[in-house]
Parts: sequence; structure tokens; C-alpha cells
Amino acid sequence: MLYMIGLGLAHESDITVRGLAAVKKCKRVYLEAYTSILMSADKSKLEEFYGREVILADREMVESESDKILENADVDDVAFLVVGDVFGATTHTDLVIRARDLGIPVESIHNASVMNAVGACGLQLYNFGQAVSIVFFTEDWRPDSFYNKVMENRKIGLHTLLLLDIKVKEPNIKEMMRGRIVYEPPRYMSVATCCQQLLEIEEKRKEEAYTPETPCISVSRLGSPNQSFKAATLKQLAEYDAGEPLHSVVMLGRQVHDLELDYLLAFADDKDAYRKAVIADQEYFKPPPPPPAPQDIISSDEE
Ligand SMILES: C[S@@+](CC[C@H](N)C(=O)[O-])C[C@H]1O[C@@H](n2cnc3c(N)ncnc32)[C@H](O)[C@@H]1O
Repeated sequence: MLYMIGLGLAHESDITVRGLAAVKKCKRVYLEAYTSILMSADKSKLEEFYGREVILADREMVESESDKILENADVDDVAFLVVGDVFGATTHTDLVIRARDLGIPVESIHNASVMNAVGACGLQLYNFGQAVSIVFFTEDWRPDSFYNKVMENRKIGLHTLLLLDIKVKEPNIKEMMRGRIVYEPPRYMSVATCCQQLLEIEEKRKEEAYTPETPCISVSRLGSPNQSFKAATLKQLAEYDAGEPLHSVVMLGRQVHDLELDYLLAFADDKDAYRKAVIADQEYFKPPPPPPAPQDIISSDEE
């Protein structure tokens, strides 16, 4: 059996009771170690907690050497651990498809994901549109495909969850050209970098999917003891230090319920200014008023 197990967001003890029971009986335990990090527990802490060896599975192993992970999984139990939920943002459906093709039974054991825990900022999950990923810009690669999705969300008034790039175990390109594999230190995109990149793309596209005054929320270290939120405009968050990783950003849509706003104001330094920014933002993509009902149209003869 291949067990796909979500670890939750921060602590080794965030794994579910059923997940832990499965890990303990598995012959091999892999930890997917490139799309997210368990903020309050490293490999050795996990090994101590599970009483089992944990094998780190980097991108290369999961994407190109999945046979290693799936070896004998038709007769032995193998666990594949994913920070957050197994199907939250990073889906790992490829691995499940390959297991199915090999006749290996698969069982998923779910957990909290950034995709649902973000509700802790006070916005209704029902009012979120498409989530987008923001990747680190390089000198010659500054992708803006997220922009159209944000525009689509904002046109129908929905909030956007922006998930930020993380780079673990990235080879240094210059060293690679010299034929040596040297890995860069891990990098996690900050709220400030994300917002600066967003501002740069708006400056380039000028279609007003959002503006520097658009209200946003900085979300850091969700689910950990030092989880924090900051409600501010995009421009303000471009200068904001959100502390240790992991970070995400939420950009508000026009549909903000009074209760959502009340909740958010607790995270704003200047509550009055933030309320004004939210109200002003509701003018963007505002739908035209509905046409009058036929009985309300008074003809000029009747007047
Ligand atoms: C590709 S997603 C992986 C999501 C994970 N599988 C899950 O279900 O939560 C990773 C990105 O989500 C965001 N993220 C994940 N956990 C977070 C947390 N605890 N606090 C803030 N952002 C988080 C960060 O932007 C991070 O780079």
C-alpha cells in the first residue's frame, strides 16, 4: 500500500492519529521536501517522533525516480509524507497515477493545508477565487501569467490567495556550466518581494487588475506558534517585514462582508485607512446597477 499522508502545517504532532499509525507500520517513509517545510520540526525531530527513518525526497526523486519510491509497494507499506495536505496546492497526482498503473493500492490520509487554514485571516473561504503561484523573478525571466487570473478573480469580486515560491536544493547554474553540482542555500519568497513583483507587473501591464492601494493581507507561519497577519495595502506590504518564512499573501476582492472587514481590522496598523482602502477598492469592477423591472419603467405618456 502507498500511504499519501498530510503532515499539517507546523509541528511533528500535527499529523493525524490515523496518519501516525500508518507511518509506524510502513517499511519506508519518504518526506516530500521541496514544495513546503514543516516550520517547527526537522527530519531528525520527525524520525524521533515516528520511531522510523525518514528519507528526504527531493524534486528529482519524486519527478524522475518515482520507481524507487514505489518499489515493492504492492507488497510492503510505503508512506509518502507531504507538508500540509497531500492534495493542497501541490497535488502529487502523478505519483498516485504511477502507483495505480503499477497496481499498487493507494490510501490518502488528509490534514490541514494552507489552502484552508488561510481562513484564519478572517476572510470566508467561499469568497476565494483561483489561487496563484508567484515565482522568483530573475534578470531575464519575469513571468506575469498570474496577472490574468488575479484579474478574473477581481472582476467577479473574489479574493486571491498568492502562494510564494520556495527554492530548496536548486543547483547553482554557473557551477553547473563548469560541470559541478553545487546547491544554492534554500530561499523562501517574502511578502515584500511578492508585492514588489506584483507592483512591477501592474506598472508594465497597466490594466488595473489591482493598484498600489489595493487592500491585501500578509499571512506568515500559519499554524505555528508565531503565526501572524498584517492587513495593509499592496504598496505598504511591499515594504513590510513579515519575519521568518513561510509567507503567503491574500489580495482582497470586491465582495467583503462587514464581518470579514471587522475581523481584518484587528490586523491593520491604521484601521481607519484600511477600511477606507477596502471601501475605495469596491469601486473597481463594480457591476452596473440592474436594469429597472418593466413595471418600474414609466412611459412619457403616463408622466
Ligand atoms: C506549493 S504550496 C504547498 C502547500 C501544502 N501542500 C499545503 O497543503 O499547505 C507552498 C506554499 O504555500 C504557502 N504556505 C504553505 N504553508 C504555509 C504556512 N504555514 N504559512 C504561510 N504560507 C504557507 C507558501 O507560500 C509556500 O511557499
